[in-house]
Amino acid sequence: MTAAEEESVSAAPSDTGGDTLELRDIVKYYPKPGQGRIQVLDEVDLDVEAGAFVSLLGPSGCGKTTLMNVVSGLVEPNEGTMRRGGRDVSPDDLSLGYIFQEPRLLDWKTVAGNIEFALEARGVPESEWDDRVARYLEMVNLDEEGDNYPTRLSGGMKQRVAIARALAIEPEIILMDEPFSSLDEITARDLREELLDIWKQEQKTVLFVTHDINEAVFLSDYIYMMNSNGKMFARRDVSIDRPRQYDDPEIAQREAELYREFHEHVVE
Ligand SMILES: Nc1ncnc2c1ncn2[C@@H]1O[C@H](COP(=O)(O)OP(=O)(O)OP(=O)(O)O)[C@@H](O)[C@H]1O
Repeated sequence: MTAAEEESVSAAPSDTGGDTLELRDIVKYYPKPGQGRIQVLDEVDLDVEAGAFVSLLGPSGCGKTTLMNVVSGLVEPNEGTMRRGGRDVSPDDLSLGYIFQEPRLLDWKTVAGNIEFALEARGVPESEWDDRVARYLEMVNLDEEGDNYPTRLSGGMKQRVAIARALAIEPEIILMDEPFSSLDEITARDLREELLDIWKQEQKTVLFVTHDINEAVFLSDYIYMMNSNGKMFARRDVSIDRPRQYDDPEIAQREAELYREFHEHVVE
């Protein structure tokens, strides 16, 4: 995806914020050489409640990214609807920020410059840039790094910049596609905790893609489970008090329960 395409995934919010975003009967086919087409999403329903932390969990290649891209508008579904507050909505009606597995920073711009680039693309007045850059870099504990270049940062720091950049445009919904999967587990745990602090403080809605059951249980209010045929076979509440601890036996128990369900539906 080009920078221009990335920028295009966010747009001015409509007046439907505060309601659940409802995807219904989403179907997506991709062309496959020699085989006509393959179905990646099979009549998928998804409810993203305002203010919730929602995860899409499933094995590699099951269609999680495709579904997230339907929300962002990067993928057009063959069938299905997206509704909010009783009305049809398109991705252009949503206020979205996107965080990817790779930070996708511009190496020739400073950390602050990367954030300003996103602000400019969203039409945020230049008079607000300094405040936004300072506020969101501080939020991800990088307030000293604004003048540094991404090439001088660790992987975890780069991902923090990507988070700050997404937050700085002040989106209502943050789409996160396996944002911690390329990091070491120690850094990933730190960032998950920071993300939850920010999510709570800023009252954002998060739609989070992962294939890591432990990560989904640790982070989520509820989890959608997809199988490798592109079907959403369950929605499960996590129902564990926050703040959560990695060594809480309830987390391990919930993880084991979800794993068993996957085994029944995926590993047949
Ligand atoms: N543009 C495309 N054209 C053709 N096939 C595609 C395209 N994008 C994805 N696919 C295929 O669709 C299927 C679902 O891909 P998708 O990236 O949505 O899955 P995923 O669950 O996010 O996988 P992962 O966890 O590995 O990122 C895969 O078989 C993939 O190869």
